[in-house]
Amino acid sequence: MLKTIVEQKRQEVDCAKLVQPATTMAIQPASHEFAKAIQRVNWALIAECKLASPVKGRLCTGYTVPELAEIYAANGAAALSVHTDRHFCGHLQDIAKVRETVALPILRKDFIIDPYQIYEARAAGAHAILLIAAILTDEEILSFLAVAAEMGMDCLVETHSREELKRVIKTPANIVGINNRDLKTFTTSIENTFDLLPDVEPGKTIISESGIHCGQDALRLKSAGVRGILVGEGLVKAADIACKTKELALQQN
Ligand SMILES: O=P(O)(O)OC[C@@H](O)[C@@H](O)c1c[nH]c2ccccc12
Repeated sequence: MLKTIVEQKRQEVDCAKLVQPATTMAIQPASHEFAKAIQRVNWALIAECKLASPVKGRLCTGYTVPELAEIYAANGAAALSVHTDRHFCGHLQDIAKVRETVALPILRKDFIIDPYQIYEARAAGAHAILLIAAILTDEEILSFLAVAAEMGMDCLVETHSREELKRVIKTPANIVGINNRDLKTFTTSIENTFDLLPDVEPGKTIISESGIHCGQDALRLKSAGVRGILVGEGLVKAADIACKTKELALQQN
């Protein structure tokens, strides 16, 4: 599935470049709002606006993306992740809609394979992007980090395996994600974070991603030295989203 999504993404990006070349975009640099929001606290919830997933279909029907963002912002999230890939029912325009609604920094959640998408993200108002080590070469990671940095943007560089973590640790990436979801099988286990954590070098900010559902998971991760979590499904499928946001965001102890 990952391979198919990436192939489709290449075609989408090629089309988008024809419609609006990067040189015609109005770009104002960010000032690392995303990294600051995460690094200034000892526990950060990055709350994800995720309406659907390619495996599970529709996850959330009662709310729009900006409505979710508003609930997250009012209940303690440090930053937001907004899906812009259509397999997740996301659109690039969702970023602008969220920006009009809330002041929290926004990560563009997509399959970034071309610098064009980083310009597009910034033009839409995103402060950060996700870079997935599994679909990028070391050279691409380095050059995409540099493109983002030029625009004052931050990168969450996602790893899933020990091998990917080793590759990413060697780069200047300072926010490193450990994805608990295997993007090949789509199964999740938060034990993946505990397994890989000893290989992380001091100075890197670690975010545990996916499959996190309750305050207990959050507390275990925080106690192990993780700085924050990226949560989608656990929030959007909760009976009371505001209450679940508080449960996952408030781990000050
Ligand atoms: O809904 P979850 O299990 O809380 O996961 C959120 C987020 O980590 C997940 O959407 C994600 C992380 N990395 C990705 C890469 C591609 C697609 C999706 C993702």
